[in-house]
Amino acid sequence: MKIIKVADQVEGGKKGFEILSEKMANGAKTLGLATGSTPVEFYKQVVASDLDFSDMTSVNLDEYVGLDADHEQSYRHFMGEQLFNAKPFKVNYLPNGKAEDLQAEAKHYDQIIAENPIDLQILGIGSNGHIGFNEPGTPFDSTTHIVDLAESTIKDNARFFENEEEVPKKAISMGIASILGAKSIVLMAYGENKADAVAAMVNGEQTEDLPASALQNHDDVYVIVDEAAASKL
Ligand SMILES: N[C@@H]1[C@@H](O)[C@H](O)[C@@H](COP(=O)(O)O)O[C@@H]1O
Repeated sequence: MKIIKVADQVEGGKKGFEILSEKMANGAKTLGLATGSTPVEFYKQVVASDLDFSDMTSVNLDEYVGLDADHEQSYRHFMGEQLFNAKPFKVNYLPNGKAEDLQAEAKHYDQIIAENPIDLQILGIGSNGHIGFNEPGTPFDSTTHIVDLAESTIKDNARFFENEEEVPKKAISMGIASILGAKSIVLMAYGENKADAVAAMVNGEQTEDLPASALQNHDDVYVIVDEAAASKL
C-alpha cells in the first residue's frame, strides 16, 4: 500500500484527482465510485476540471435498500449532485435498492461488473473498517450481496438523516472480491474517527473482522490520509 499523507480533505481530493488523471491518461475507461462524505472534495476537483467523461463508465459500490432513487440520501441522488449532473458519463451503473427481487439484482450487478472491469476504484472506509457496505465478517471472496448494516454504521450515517430511525437497515453492496478485482484502488480517510480502522487496515492482521484489511492482498492501492486518520499508523 502506498500511504500518501495530506494536510486535509481538500489536499486529499487533489491527490486523488491527480491519480485519476494519470490513470485516465493511461487508458482507464471504467471507474468504481464511492459515496459518503470522504470523496466530496475529490468530486469537486473532478467537476472543476476539464476532464471529459462522455466515453467513461462508472460502477458504484453500493446503495441503501428501500430508498427511492430521488430520495435525498439515496446514493443515486448523491452521485447526481456530486458528479454525474455536472460530468455526464457514457453510462452510470448503481445497484437498484428498490428492486423487487434483490437477490436477482445482486446477480445482475455482478454481471455488470464482469462486463465492465474496473480500472480505478475509489473507496472510503467505515469507522469499523468496512469498505463499500461490506461490514465486519463479510467473506473476502464475496460478490454483490444484501447487507444488514452494522449498528455502528447506522449510528455513523444517522447524521445524514433526520434521526437514527430513518437510516435504512439494509443495503446492497459490491462484494470484497469485486473490489479487489479493480486494477487500481484509491482509498481516502480523514479524521480521528478513522484512525483505528486505518491502522488495522495497513498494519493489522488480515482478517474478515476488518474488511479493509483485504486490501493488503492488492498490489496497487493508494491510501490518502490526513494527520488525524494517520495518527495510529
Ligand atoms: N457505504 C459508505 C462507504 O462507501 C463509505 O466509505 C463509508 C464512510 O463514510 P464517510 O465517508 O461519510 O465517513 O460509509 C458509508 O456508509
